[in-house]
Amino acid sequence: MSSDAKKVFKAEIDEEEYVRLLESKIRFLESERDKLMMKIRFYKSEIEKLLSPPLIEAIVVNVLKNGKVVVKSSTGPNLVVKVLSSIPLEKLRPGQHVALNNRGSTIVDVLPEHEDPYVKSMEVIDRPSVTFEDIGGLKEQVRELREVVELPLKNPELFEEIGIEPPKGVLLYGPPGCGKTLLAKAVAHESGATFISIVGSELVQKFIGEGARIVREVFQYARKKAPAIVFIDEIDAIAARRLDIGTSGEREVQRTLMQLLAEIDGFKPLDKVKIIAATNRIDILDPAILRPGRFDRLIEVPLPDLNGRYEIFKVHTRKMKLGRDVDLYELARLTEGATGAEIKSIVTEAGYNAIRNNRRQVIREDFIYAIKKVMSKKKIRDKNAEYLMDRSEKDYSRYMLQ
Ligand SMILES: Nc1ncnc2c1ncn2[C@@H]1O[C@H](COP(=O)(O)OP(=O)(O)OP(=O)(O)O)[C@@H](O)[C@H]1O
Repeated sequence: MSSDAKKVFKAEIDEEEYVRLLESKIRFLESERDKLMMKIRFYKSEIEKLLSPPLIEAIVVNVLKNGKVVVKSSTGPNLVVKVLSSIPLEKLRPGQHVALNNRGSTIVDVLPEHEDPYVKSMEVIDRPSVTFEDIGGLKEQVRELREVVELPLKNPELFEEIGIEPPKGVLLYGPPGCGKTLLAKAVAHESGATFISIVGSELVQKFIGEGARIVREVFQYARKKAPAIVFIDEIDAIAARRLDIGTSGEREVQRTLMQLLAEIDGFKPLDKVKIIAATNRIDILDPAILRPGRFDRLIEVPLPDLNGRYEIFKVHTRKMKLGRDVDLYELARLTEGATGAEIKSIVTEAGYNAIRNNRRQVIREDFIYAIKKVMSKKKIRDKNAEYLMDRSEKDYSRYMLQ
């Protein structure tokens, strides 16, 4: 090939390559454009979401024959609303959460099931597994609870015949960890009742602004699940004597208490819902709550005495392989002042110590080690509690002097 022909050939090759290069660049730019278009669509939809007015949440109450629906709106009253034609009416069963347009006139969406704070605020056990056998000591408390809670739930006709009214509410009081919750669960078990438990301090600290509604809905639920026991732990958090109801937090607590009293007053003594409350601070309770027809039966759950501690050791070592040198009475003597919860941790700690020492049974030495460990921690805790209590008493007196 002549040198001129070679030049023409090379120019053609360069041109073809150049065209290929440009084509691949076009393909690359097209794919970039597609990606950017996708991004634009995404951001446009985000902007639309941000700019669209909020919807109103509501709960379906009833579907009417004319295709309209009665809903309970979260903002207050019941409303009769239309339904967007794309939503099948079969989806709108009573209790279904839906979204209304911002004018509140039409159901525009069916919402997925979601947990209401009131559901999160309570523990529900269909029938607790705890029985009276799991309680050490407290025989008198068990007898009284059976009489005022279990018997009216199981045999209301006995009370009707004789013509006496059992209490609607029972208040268990005493130091923490001595079996109040245990007693309430066991009586629910023996009565075949649903156990619904809420914690006073959570109502006012964790579910702020929702306390009164939660109380109302918990009792509604209890009526549905009857026979039921509503257990309110730390009731002092909502039912303490108020020094000042000026702040919004205090007003909220007051509203929650008012709702609770209204619920209790709304029951009849022989209704199949009983209320058991627990507190470590009976001394600060508002007398309104202890009036007849409310929590008018008070049951003290004190620190266990020597025999109580022995019984509690017996309960918690029931499934344990014990060495021959273990004397539960001696352990009870060595644990003066211990609560039931502390005895339980002594037993667990002793078990751990046996495992650590490759023993197949738990011997006296394990218990002595565990008692020292748990009781010395207890001393530090009690000192702190004493100090805090002392301080709060001082704050109280200072307030009263002002
Ligand atoms: N009398 C008891 N017999 C057997 N175990 C007990 C007894 N008292 C307490 N316990 C043990 O301690 C644990 C805590 O007790 P419980 O929750 O009933 O105490 P409480 O009085 O309700 O305390 P709090 O005021 O802290 O709620 C129980 O789960 C149980 O293992």
